[in-house]
Amino acid sequence: MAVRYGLLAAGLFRRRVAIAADLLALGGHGEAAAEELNNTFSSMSPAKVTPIQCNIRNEDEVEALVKSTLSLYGNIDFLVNGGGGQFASPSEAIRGKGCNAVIDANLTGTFYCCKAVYNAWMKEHGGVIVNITVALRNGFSGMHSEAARAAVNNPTKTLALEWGLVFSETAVANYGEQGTMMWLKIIPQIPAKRSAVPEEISPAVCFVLSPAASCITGITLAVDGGQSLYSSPLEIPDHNRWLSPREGKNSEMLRKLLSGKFKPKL
Ligand SMILES: CCCCCCCCCCC/C=C/C(=O)SCCNC(=O)CCNC(=O)[C@H](O)C(C)(C)COP(=O)(O)OP(=O)(O)OC[C@H]1O[C@@H](n2cnc3c(N)ncnc32)[C@H](O)[C@@H]1OP(=O)(O)O
Ligand SMILES: NC(=O)C1=CN([C@@H]2O[C@H](COP(=O)(O)OP(=O)(O)OC[C@H]3O[C@@H](n4cnc5c(N)ncnc54)[C@H](OP(=O)(O)O)[C@@H]3O)[C@@H](O)[C@H]2O)C=CC1
Repeated sequence: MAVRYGLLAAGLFRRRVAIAADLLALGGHGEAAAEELNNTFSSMSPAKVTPIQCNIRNEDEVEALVKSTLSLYGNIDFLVNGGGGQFASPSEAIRGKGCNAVIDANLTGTFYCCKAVYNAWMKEHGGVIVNITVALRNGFSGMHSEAARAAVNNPTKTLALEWGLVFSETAVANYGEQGTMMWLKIIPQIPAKRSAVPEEISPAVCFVLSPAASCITGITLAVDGGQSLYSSPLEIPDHNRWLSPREGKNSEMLRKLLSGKFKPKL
C-alpha cells in the first residue's frame, strides 16, 4: 500500500494487520515515523513501513517513486492519497503563488499519484484508490484548500468510471492542530457535537480498501459527525451588502419581522 505518511496514515498502519499490507511512508518526516511504527508493531505483523522521499508536487518524482515501489514490492494493491494541507488565511489575503502551492499539493499531487500508479500497475492488475480530503462542502475559510479538495471530488467519480477501479474520496472533519480553535467554535454546529478523531478515519479507509467494499466505487464517504449535512463552519459577519427586495407589502412585513416588533399570532 502506498500512502503519504501522516497522522491518518499512522492510523492505517496500526490497522495493517486487518489489511495485511506493507506500507510506503512519504514526506519529510517519513524516516523517523517509519522507524517508530516498525518498532512498535514488529511483534504483531510481518508487514513493514518503508520511508521514501518524494515531493508529490513534482510529476517526475512521483513516477520515480512508483517505479521504486514496484521494484521493492512487485505490486501496488492500494493507493491512499493522505497528504496535503494548507495555510490559514482569509480568502482575500491569499496570493496567487500560495493558492497554486496548495492546489499543486492537494489536487495536482493527488492526480499525479493516481495516474502514475494506474499506468504502472493498476491498469493491468486493478486496485483500490482512496483520496483523503477535507469535509468542507458548505464553504470553509481559505478558498485555496476548499478549491483543491472540492476539485478532487468529481475526478474521483470520473476516474472510477474511466479506469474501472474501486475509487473513493473520504472527506474528513477532524481536530488537527491547525483547525483546533476553529473547530472548538464550530463544534456546537456539528450534529455529533464533537469532531471526528483519527481513530475514526482509518477504519473508514480500511473498509473501502477491504473486500467488504468490493462493489462500491466513486463515492464520497464523509467522516464528519454529520457536519456536511447540517451547517457551514463559516461565520457570516453582519453586513449590508445584499440588494434590498422590491418595495411592497412583503418587504414591509419582512422589515417588521427583522425589527423584532412583529407579534406572531401563534
Ligand atoms: C482563517 C482560518 C482559515 C483556516 C484554514 C485552515 C483549514 C483547517 C482545515 C481543517 C484541519 C485540517 C488539518 C490539516 O490539513 S492537517 C495537515 C497539516 N499540515 C499542513 O497543513 C501543512 C501544509 N503545508 C504545505 O503543504 C505547504 O507548506 C504549502 C503547500 C501550504 C506551501 O508550500 P511551500 O511553502 O513549499 O510553497 P511555495 O514556496 O511553493 O509557495 C509559498 C507561497 O505560499 C504562500 N504561503 C505559504 N505559507 C503561507 C502562510 N502561512 N500565510 C500566507 N501565505 C503563505 C505564500 O504566497 C508563499 O509565497 P511568497 O512567500 O513568495 O508570498
Ligand atoms: N488532521 C486533520 O485535522 C485533518 C486532516 N485533513 C486532511 O487529511 C489528509 C491527511 O492529514 P493528516 O494525516 O492529519 O496530516 P499530516 O500533516 O499528519 O500528514 C500530511 C503528510 O503529507 C505530507 N506532504 C505534504 N505535502 C507533501 C508533498 N508535496 N509531497 C509529499 N508529501 C507531502 C506531509 O509530509 P511532511 O512529513 O514532510 O510534512 C505530511 O507527512 C490531509 O490532506 C489533510 O489536509 C482533513 C481534515 C482534518
